[in-house]
Amino acid sequence: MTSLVMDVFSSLPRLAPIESMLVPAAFGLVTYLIYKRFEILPSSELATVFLLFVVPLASSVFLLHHYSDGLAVLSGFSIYYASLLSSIAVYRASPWHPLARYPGPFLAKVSQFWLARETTKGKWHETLKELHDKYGAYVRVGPNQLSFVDASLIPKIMGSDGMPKGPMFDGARIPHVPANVVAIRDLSEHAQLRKPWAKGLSTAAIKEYSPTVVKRALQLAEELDKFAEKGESTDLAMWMSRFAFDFMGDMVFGGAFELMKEGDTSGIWGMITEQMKAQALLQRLPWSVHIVHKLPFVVAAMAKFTKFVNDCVARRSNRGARVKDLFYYLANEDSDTALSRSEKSSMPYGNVSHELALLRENCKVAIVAGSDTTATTISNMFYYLMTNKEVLARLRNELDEAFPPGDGEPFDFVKLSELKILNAVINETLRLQPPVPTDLQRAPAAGSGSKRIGEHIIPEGTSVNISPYVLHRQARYFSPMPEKFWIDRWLQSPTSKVEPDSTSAHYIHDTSAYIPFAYGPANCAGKALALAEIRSVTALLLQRFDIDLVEELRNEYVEKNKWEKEINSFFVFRLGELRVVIKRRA
Ligand code: HEM
Repeated sequence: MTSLVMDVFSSLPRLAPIESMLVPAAFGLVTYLIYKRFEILPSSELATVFLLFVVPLASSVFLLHHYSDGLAVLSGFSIYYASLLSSIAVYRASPWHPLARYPGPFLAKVSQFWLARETTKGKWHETLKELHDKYGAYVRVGPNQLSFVDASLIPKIMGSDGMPKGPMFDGARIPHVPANVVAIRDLSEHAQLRKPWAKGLSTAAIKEYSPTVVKRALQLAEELDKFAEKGESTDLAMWMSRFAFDFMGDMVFGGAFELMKEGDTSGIWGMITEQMKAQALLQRLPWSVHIVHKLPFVVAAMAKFTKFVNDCVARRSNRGARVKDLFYYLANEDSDTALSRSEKSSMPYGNVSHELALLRENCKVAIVAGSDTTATTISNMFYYLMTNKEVLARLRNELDEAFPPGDGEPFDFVKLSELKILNAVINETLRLQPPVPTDLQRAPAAGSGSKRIGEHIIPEGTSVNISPYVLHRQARYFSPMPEKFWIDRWLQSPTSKVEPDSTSAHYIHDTSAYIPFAYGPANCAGKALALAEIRSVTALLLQRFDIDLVEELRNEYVEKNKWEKEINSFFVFRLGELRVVIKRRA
């Protein structure tokens, strides 16, 4: 210690051991009050270092009279942090917390880490459903986070007069990089960012992409035909992922990937899974992104994905527009604000213009949103068809009538969109397995103070999550058999009452609770494209093949629920293996 510090130290009163322990405890409490009052985030680096390092160090000095230097500092820090953390926990669990009236697990109320831990297990969709079964429609799932299962409130939460995206979307951002269309929280900025997406996924644009849907669907059928010829089983879910990824590469970048032809040699699918897992965790602890993004080993998966996307953008950018792909619209190549050629080639990674950084971020959205969700839906749908043979037969009849085998491919998009059974099968799949199952989060705008949602006052600093998965499985919205694959619920007239099987439950079909593509101004921009893709692939594969579960595994799938057990959610679903045998249709 320098003599100055020694002088200061010796001038301090010598407190009794117990009193010297109370000093860091008191500082811990004061720090909590400062945090609560001023909402200091880890991004305020100076304040964070001061409050979380300098203050506990300074408050340890009184312990130096009684313990060795090391032990005094260790005890000081321990007492300080115990006091700070328990003050936070006590307040959060207290009746004075603004969300005190909402029920939920005790640990969820006191710490955000509970939800983070649950998220890492990949079963949050199921856990959340259990919580709502236990506690009712309004559950506190985090210290400042609610989950609502109430269809009547969806327009007020997500509609045009609703709330902007919630803080979890800060966790999906890289600090100091512009937010993409999914992560942007300000409503007017979102409306701006949405414009090129609306153009790039408009009916006119989808028409431009349709030859690619056809080409890639035919290629998928050819690949699957090889298994029919050899009589070997294969993983249908893997093929759907490869198909969707190749199609997305064509649609976004005018041609980028050949996973169906060459296999996933560079581990793209694994990389996206790692990215989604890391992102799902960070979205639970959004305040931590500023710290985490400084730890190279933690962001390895994310850095890999970022580099992958940046490379795709650079390649497409240097090549220029061959066709009007989605990139064409996202990069504003249809207007004067497009990046100039010299700008494109001279920009090194890491030091790029706002426009290029934003373009890269939006391309990340396109890659994940444009492939993963459709692949998941088609795989889930085939699983339900293979385990509901009577539905499969009805769908087959409908398709055979509309597109008789031997009479050309089933690629009339308008006709496909009018097929009642096909649409009922897709709707029912998306009802039971919505690819974005749990986290449509919204929160009061900054500076608004609070937002009234029906009889609920949502204070600023708290948020509301809507879960399509949980909503879609409520008996009060979908009855009978809310948890069963029953396509007829989509084929009844809304007022009719039915008594299928032996159940006498009333028929309820409340589509205001059906939101697989979200709701309001930030709903899915790619809905029409996704549906066109799903319908064509399904129609083509059913026209050409008999696809069934491998017989030896049927029991595992049907009795032991293997398929659903292996579905994990990390913001979006990740699927297991769907092992099938494929035969050419007689
Ligand atoms: C079955 C397929 C799909 C489903 C179920 C689905 C579902 C969703 C959902 C629930 C959201 C809202 C997320 C939120 O509010 O946090 C969303 C957003 C979005 N989706 Fe999709 N999606 C699908 C396919 C696609 C496709 C093929 C694209 C094309 C690139 C796409 C592009 C987008 C975009 C750009 C957004 C962000 C919209 C915004 O924030 O304004 N989606 N999607």
